[in-house]
Amino acid sequence: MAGISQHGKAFIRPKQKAHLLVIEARFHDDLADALLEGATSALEEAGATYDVVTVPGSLEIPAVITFALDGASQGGTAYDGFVALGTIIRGDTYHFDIVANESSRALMDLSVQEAACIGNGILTTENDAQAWTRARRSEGDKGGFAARAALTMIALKQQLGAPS
Ligand SMILES: Nc1c(NC[C@H](O)[C@H](O)[C@H](O)CO)[nH]c(=O)[nH]c1=O
Ligand SMILES: CC(=O)[C@@H](O)COP(=O)(O)O
Repeated sequence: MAGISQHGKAFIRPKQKAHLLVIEARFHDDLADALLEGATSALEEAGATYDVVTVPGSLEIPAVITFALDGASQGGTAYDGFVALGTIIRGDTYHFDIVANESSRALMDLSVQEAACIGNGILTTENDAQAWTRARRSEGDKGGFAARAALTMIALKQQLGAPS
């Protein structure tokens, strides 16, 4: 596989300590472990704190972000950002396209319409091998990438003066 760049120069960190919600889909359990390890390591390295919520599949991830945003408006925990983790591996039917496209669409809707700072670490692959290459912290580390992307969005939101 072509090397996966970590795009280090694109990442910045929030000035204040950030608190994030990691939402992990466990449809593929071992891959979920790898993605979570990458994401939590990146958050810890950045000095951020986090909670983790587990859902069955990637289609459930966006609704959890909505629950959290609604919860915050009712006095619950106000998360600075969100990290979405999951793996969608193509099967024999159209289901792959539904799960891949709709989870991504809903995350983009939340990013743009709700100004939610989201790192999308949902893999969409043709097979297990592609997924592992991307999930392993020692290789693609897409969980870590998504966490660093979420932190970058939190920093940019603060920098541009958007209400938190
Ligand atoms: N096939 C995959 C799924 N499918 C499950 C859905 O995400 C969802 O949980 C179900 O339709 C119930 O609402 N999810 C993944 O994350 N990865 C897959 O490969
Ligand atoms: C996401 C998928 O495509 C997969 O888990 C479902 O497989 P299939 O399309 O063979 O039912």
